[in-house]
Amino acid sequence: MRAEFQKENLSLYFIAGTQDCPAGIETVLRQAIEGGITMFQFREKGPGSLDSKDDIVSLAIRLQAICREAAIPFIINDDVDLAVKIGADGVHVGQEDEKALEIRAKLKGKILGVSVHSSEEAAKAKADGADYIGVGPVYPTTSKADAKEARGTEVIRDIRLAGMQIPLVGIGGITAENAAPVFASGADGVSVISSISRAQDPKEAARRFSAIIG
Ligand SMILES: Cc1ncc(COP(=O)(O)OP(=O)(O)O)c(N)n1
Ligand SMILES: Cc1ncsc1CCOP(=O)(O)O
Ligand SMILES: [Mg+2]
Repeated sequence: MRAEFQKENLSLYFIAGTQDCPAGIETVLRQAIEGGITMFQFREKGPGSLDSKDDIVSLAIRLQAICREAAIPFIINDDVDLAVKIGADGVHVGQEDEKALEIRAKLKGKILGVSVHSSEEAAKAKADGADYIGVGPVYPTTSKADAKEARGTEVIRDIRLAGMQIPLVGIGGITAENAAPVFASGADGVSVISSISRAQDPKEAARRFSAIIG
């Protein structure tokens, strides 16, 4: 599966869990797909998320089927065991999660995304075998309680100025209105939760990004 991953998959990378979708996550995901999202990450985390492991597994399987039908990669946040169990297309981990190098050894042929906050962390993620990196928060976010301070596009520019060409997605507070500078600074895509998951019309919300995506 990793061979099939291309940086174009990052163009409009939607992330959500139950807690982010007042209209219901399956409905929201289907509408976001109709609106043109290019990849999906299941991130069941924080206030309002499911407690039961069984419920999480069965929801993950249902969401995976929706993504499969639409031929977009289905990524699991944090939980490598869940990704292995259901045969997800990949995982996304941060600096405080299971180490990328160990996951790379376990998940041969799968997509591995790593969150970074500096060009040094980006270089390490690349050396550890990441397929792409997530950089942020670019703008303030209300979707992650323990998010670091927003740094605009500074870190994305630093990574590109350091000559790193790894596929890169910006994340944090991104909307169709403020996404252009994220692409202009060198990102291959934008990763969004609330601007799609909490929109009155998630399909239209996703569509509105298409004008900015190159
Ligand atoms: C695409 C993308 N980028 C960054 C993150 C954040 O990961 P992390 O820092 O591990 O925080 P949590 O999402 O686990 O709370 C992400 N999930 N996806
Ligand atoms: C998971 C994550 N990592 C950094 S910011 C963030 C949340 C992004 O959500 P939103 O698009 O609603 O700001
Ligand atoms: Mg994490």
